[in-house]
Amino acid sequence: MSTILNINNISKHFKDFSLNNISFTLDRGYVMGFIGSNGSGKTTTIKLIMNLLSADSGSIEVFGLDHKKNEKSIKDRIGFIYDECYFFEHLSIMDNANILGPLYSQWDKEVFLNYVKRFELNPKQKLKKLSKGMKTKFQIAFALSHNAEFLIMDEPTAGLDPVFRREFLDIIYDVMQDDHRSVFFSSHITSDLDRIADFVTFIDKGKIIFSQSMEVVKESYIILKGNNEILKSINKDHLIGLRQSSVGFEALTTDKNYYSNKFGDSIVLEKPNLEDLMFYSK
Ligand SMILES: Nc1ncnc2c1ncn2[C@@H]1O[C@H](COP(=O)(O)OP(=O)(O)OP(=O)(O)O)[C@@H](O)[C@H]1O
Repeated sequence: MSTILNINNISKHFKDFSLNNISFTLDRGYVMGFIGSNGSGKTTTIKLIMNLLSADSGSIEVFGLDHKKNEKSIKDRIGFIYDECYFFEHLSIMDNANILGPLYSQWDKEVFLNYVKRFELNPKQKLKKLSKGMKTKFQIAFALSHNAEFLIMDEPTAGLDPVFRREFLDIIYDVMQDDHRSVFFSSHITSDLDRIADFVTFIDKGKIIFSQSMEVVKESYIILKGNNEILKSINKDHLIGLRQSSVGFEALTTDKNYYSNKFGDSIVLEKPNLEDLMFYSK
């Protein structure tokens, strides 16, 4: 199995924010969701991968290659879907494709036209006239038409309606049927990741909280709920994000067995979803 993305001990310091020694990897053939609340460092990380920003320390490899030394050949194999569209806004879909497509070694205009048809885009329409959803579709069509092996997307579903979000997830699902491809995308809409991500990396305040397979994440954590009497006798060292009110407490833990053996039916154990994990881990 080959590693498609290897982020190794990357740090980047801004005046009021730092990414601190972040590391994670993604293997070929998988979808990784990158979650974190506003300002947690998702876009900064993606810009570092794309060499739009330079790290203060650490290294990044894409397709096993140093991302700076091999920038041109790496970008030839990446489809980058970004909020600030880097295409020509005043030109039509087709003009953009005709100008920018041939810059990629594996550009295939026929494939592009098929996607344009499938996504019900009008090739004559200017980009500035497209809705956000249509622009995202255009960017996906473009990326897939130069046979990108790796799609990197920054908040591709932000601001999109639920119908398009579902359609977008179907498109990603289709893309992944070809198992030489990988997808890395950031989102704070965790339900999207619940549907399609194989792996999830959670960043908070510039630090990676976890980077794990979805299965391991869901198996590892449990939400505990109980009354305040029980809380007095609980070892709180193993509780994450403890929240207490006059009626009781809630917290996350990775020590499911310890708590269920010790307190039995007097505590409630619930499986968390990604949103719960983000909430308690903050
Ligand atoms: N060029 C820069 N100079 C200074 N600070 C910056 C710069 N770029 C980003 N930041 C700061 O870094 C922090 C992380 O920003 P980033 O855009 O990476 O977060 P994010 O997780 O993508 O957030 P969101 O979900 O809101 O898009 C923010 O506090 C932001 O103000």
